[in-house]
Amino acid sequence: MVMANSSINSVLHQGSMLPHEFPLASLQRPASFHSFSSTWAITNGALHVSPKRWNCSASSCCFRFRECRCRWKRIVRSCSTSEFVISNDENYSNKQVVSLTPRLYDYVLKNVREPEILRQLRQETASMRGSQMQVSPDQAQLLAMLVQILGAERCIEVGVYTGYSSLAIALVLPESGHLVACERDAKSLDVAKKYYQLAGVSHKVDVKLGLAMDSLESLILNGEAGRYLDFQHHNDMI
Ligand SMILES: C[S@@+](CC[C@H](N)C(=O)[O-])C[C@H]1O[C@@H](n2cnc3c(N)ncnc32)[C@H](O)[C@@H]1O
Repeated sequence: MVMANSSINSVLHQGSMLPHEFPLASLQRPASFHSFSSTWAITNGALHVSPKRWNCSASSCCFRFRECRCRWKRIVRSCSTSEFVISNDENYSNKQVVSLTPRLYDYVLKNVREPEILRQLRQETASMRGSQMQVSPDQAQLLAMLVQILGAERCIEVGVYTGYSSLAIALVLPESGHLVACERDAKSLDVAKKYYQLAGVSHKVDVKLGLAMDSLESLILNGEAGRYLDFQHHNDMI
């Protein structure tokens, strides 16, 4: 994946629900880049579904995550016996596209390079309530790769849970990098903080306990407006 703008150095990862009315645009720096919605498309097993038919922007994916998961289950069921799906979308010139079958996804998961500390965090979280919310290893590594490709130095995560995706990001941020980690649940944030510490990245993470909207508003009040790029609301792809 190639990013359109190599000068981008801030990203915003919205891992969760944020009220629609929040002025995310105020934290964004206009730029052209690959939409984060593709992350959802890929990791939700919809590699073969055209963006149009997926018809679900990344932001609405977050807001309507349950709905997307149901749709994902339907997609997997409908394609699991077939290795290929013919896309009718003229954007793909009706080419055959490899579908993400359970077998293929097993292969992806077996081969993803997951740092040991992330594996430990995933194991610790597995028995916790809400563990299905955690991003998968391939999702986290894709996020980390995006951060590296963009050369991101400032990131925001809305919805940290126990910190799997934020830790993946913090691990690849430069020493001077900065991640604002917003989470309303103190208990899960405690786990995240423990792992930032264990991984030696605490100095890069600014943990914000509370409603993300308040945390983001305080960033704006502190003059951070326009310093972050929103993965989810720019759809310029190359
Ligand atoms: C999908 S999980 C995030 C998973 C996380 N990215 C990971 O990889 O483990 C969503 C999280 O967002 C938090 N959350 C939901 N609404 C929130 C809000 N308005 N402000 C702050 N946190 C919120 C929830 O408590 C939950 O932990």
